[in-house]
Amino acid sequence: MAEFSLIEKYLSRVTGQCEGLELGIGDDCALWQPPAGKQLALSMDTLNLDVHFLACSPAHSIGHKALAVNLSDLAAMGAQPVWCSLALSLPDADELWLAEFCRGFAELAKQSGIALIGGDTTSGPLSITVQVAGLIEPGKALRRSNALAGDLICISDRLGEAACGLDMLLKPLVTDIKQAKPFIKCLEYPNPQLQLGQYLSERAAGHACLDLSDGLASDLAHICRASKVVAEVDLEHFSGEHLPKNLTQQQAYQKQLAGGDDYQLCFTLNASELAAVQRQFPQVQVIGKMRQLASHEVTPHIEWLKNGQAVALQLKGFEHFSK
Ligand SMILES: Nc1ncnc2c1ncn2[C@@H]1O[C@H](COP(=O)(O)OP(=O)(O)O)[C@@H](O)[C@H]1O
Ligand SMILES: Cc1ncc(C[n+]2csc(CCOP(=O)(O)OP(=O)(O)O)c2C)c(N)n1
Ligand SMILES: [Mg+2]
Repeated sequence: MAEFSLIEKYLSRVTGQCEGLELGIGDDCALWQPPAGKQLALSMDTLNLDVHFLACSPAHSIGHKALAVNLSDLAAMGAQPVWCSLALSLPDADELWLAEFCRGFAELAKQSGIALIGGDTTSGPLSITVQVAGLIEPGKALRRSNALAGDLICISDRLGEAACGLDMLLKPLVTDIKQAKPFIKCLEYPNPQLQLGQYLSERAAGHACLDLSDGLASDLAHICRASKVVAEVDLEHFSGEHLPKNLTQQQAYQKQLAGGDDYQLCFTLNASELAAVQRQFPQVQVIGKMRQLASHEVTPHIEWLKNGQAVALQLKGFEHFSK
């Protein structure tokens, strides 16, 4: 099957509706009328074979994840998803693979109320790029630069399970498949925290926010730099009892703080907002506090604390091109 038949048979059926969409898949451009008084939040992320996913992962999960990691960026700003576009580079016209990919993509699109309005399909190494657009009230987006000294630092749920899932997929011979299943599910089916992000922005409950893709050690440092504050993170919240029992404490820190692929939110808020947020979102945990840079400190950074004492941890989140 060739390009235009693939688009017609698979992609054009994903669609979904969104307000203001005058023309979707099928012409040179989509036509969409933005609603008056709203701001557009735009983001784009790519998934490449052997960089972001393995060939053994089901096509359904790759469709889900390609959209989920993008929705996670909308969640991190507090935006409501409205439309997306999809650029697909495929090594061959594998209809079974494409049907399953589209099913995974379409299920999440429907669940999160986002419409696929266009894209591009080419032959080449397997690679998937999604662009998402969301709507937000002007002034309400949760920026990385809005953390204040004194804010509590929170995460939307536990970390590290997806990174354990990746290890298990990479070492199939030593993996107990029954034990591995929930971890691999976290890796393959991230759950973008859209409701939480929108709650934090609409009620102005959150200050700074981002989604955890590369790992807390790397991502939280972006908030520190953008907001010019120091993050004090208590390691007691990272004992890792939800992770496989054979991990040492150091390995459990590595998975939770630098493993990546979590797609949870990390955000800061005033302590007075915490109880209301946790009533709505009971998985939210406080992991530390922001403080001002001391007079002798020049760079914003993260301090890892154990019983109030600084601990030196050599942690590095995921970074493309770094050896
Ligand atoms: N090739 C590029 N051209 C322009 N901007 C880019 C490019 N790559 C990344 N960016 C921008 O750099 C910032 C950080 O990107 P990234 O780390 O990918 O963010 P995220 O983790 O939210 O996906 C974003 O504002 C993104 O739009
Ligand atoms: C096969 C494979 N190897 C490694 C990883 C781990 N990994 C790859 S990219 C990445 C970080 C997130 O991807 P990136 O392109 O940096 O997304 P962004 O931060 O831009 O949202 C992680 C943790 C993986 N998921 N799959
Ligand atoms: Mg990105």
